[in-house]
Amino acid sequence: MKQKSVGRVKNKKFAIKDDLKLSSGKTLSNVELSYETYGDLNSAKSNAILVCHALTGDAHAAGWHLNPAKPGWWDMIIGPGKALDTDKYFVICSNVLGGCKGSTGPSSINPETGQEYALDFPIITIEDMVHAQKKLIEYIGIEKLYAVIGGSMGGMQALQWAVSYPGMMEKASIIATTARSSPQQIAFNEVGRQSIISDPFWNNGEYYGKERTPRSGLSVARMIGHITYLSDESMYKKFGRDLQDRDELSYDFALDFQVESYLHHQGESFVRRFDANSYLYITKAVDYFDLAINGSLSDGLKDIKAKIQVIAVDSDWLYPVDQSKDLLTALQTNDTEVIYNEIKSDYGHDAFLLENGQMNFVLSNFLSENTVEDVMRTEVPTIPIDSTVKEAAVIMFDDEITHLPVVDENNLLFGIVTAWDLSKSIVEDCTELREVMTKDVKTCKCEDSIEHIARLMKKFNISCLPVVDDELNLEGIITTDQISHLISNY
Ligand SMILES: CC(=O)SCCNC(=O)CCNC(=O)[C@H](O)C(C)(C)COP(=O)(O)OP(=O)(O)OC[C@H]1O[C@@H](n2cnc3c(N)ncnc32)[C@H](O)[C@@H]1OP(=O)(O)O
Ligand SMILES: N[C@@H](CCO)C(=O)O
Repeated sequence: MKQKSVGRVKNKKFAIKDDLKLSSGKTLSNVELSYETYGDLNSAKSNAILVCHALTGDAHAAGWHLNPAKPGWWDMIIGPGKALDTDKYFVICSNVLGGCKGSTGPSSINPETGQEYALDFPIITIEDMVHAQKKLIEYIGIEKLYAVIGGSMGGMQALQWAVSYPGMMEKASIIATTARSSPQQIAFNEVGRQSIISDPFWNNGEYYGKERTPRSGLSVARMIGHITYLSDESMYKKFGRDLQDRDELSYDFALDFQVESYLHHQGESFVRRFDANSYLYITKAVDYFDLAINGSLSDGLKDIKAKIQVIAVDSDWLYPVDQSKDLLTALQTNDTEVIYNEIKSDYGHDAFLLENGQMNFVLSNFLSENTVEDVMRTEVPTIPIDSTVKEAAVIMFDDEITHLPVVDENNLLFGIVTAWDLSKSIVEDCTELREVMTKDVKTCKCEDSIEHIARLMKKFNISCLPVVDDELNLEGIITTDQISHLISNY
């Protein structure tokens, strides 16, 4: 299906009626969440997917507001024909509690003082963010989400959802994240926070409405953060050691290298879209995230009922693959239904925002559970068992195929002849098909998942599987080409 944008979208507001009880024991009143939705909720209210955003994301995940050239941050994933197919699913994304893109955060007005909260805003946790989102989901009238999905800090929220509200979702996809912030992750966040706090214009958080704000501190915090979202490889590819707007080294402290200029640009554009206090509060929430706090990780995840997908990025050194594998192991220990996918990418952590084909493929398989039946070829040339090698070669040549199922008179699969078998027949001077064909054929069923058969093909290094029923009746074939086609549709 051709992929389209969800088009122009509107931001909405939801006000939580009751006070929100926080993990710290404090409460927050008059909480508002900014959110967007894409697609339609079905009458059974069973097709809703909640997307949770990463550290500096917002509710605007797909489509566009004023400028079609500036789509939402996960436009590659959400829309008709994409993994989060809006012809099928009703997708919701809200800005987190503590954020600065329409949801209540430190830059919001404190109803008690009529001034911005600044540091009067209470410390919040990932659990608090999820608690607020649950109120939104209830307000929309959804009892059970089809899925909760998120990358990075969004993955923490999705995992927290699965732990805190196990009966409220069928599936959860946990991308490029961890179940427990590591010392290194906390360390990077603390350097970012100190950069803000030591900016004289931060002024103990009281900078709203002032002429000078902690631009420099926030910009440096983003520069540090941004380095961790890339990989050494991607930096080499983007910039190498190339100089920026000069032919020679400056021999002073001006910007020499392209990578420096790039980081400055990232810092400056971030300052235009983000609030420094929100950065402090949200990074703190990330640092506090620890689902193993009461013992082992498997203990922390024991209540999960949803089917889980864990996605890691091989070049992600901020949330390395090992942390996703720890999560996987803990879930497997609990006998939770879980699948693991690894994105192969040079991009580093931000690959979940960039790897269009792979991300769509693994998400769409998990969500739609694409089966062999969805992609197999059913009009398959076959050859009877008593044929000659030459007859097989003619069919394969005419039909431009490299695999030809061999069947008996009742269409029961007997074997398969491949281009390799034809070569063998010449070397071994065989003329009868039964002498060269492969008899021990690996097969699959219509209902097998694409995931499963892709693994099977890799394991046995084969590029084609006949599809059979329980009686070995041939129903079609599936090839690696068809699977590649499925991926390249994204
Ligand atoms: C849920 C969420 O996560 S939402 C938040 C996600 N969004 C962000 O994190 C925004 C900032 N992050 C990024 O830009 C991320 O790297 C991505 C993943 C979103 C985009 O990655 P890419 O498409 O690879 O873009 P890239 O990292 O190359 O940056 C391109 C920008 O750098 C600028 N740039 C590139 N080279 C240079 C240079 N030598 N000097 C100065 N600027 C440069 C480009 O002009 C472009 O600027 P623009 O974004 O203002 O148009
Ligand atoms: N680059 C993304 C991912 C960070 O985890 C963001 O800024 O939110």
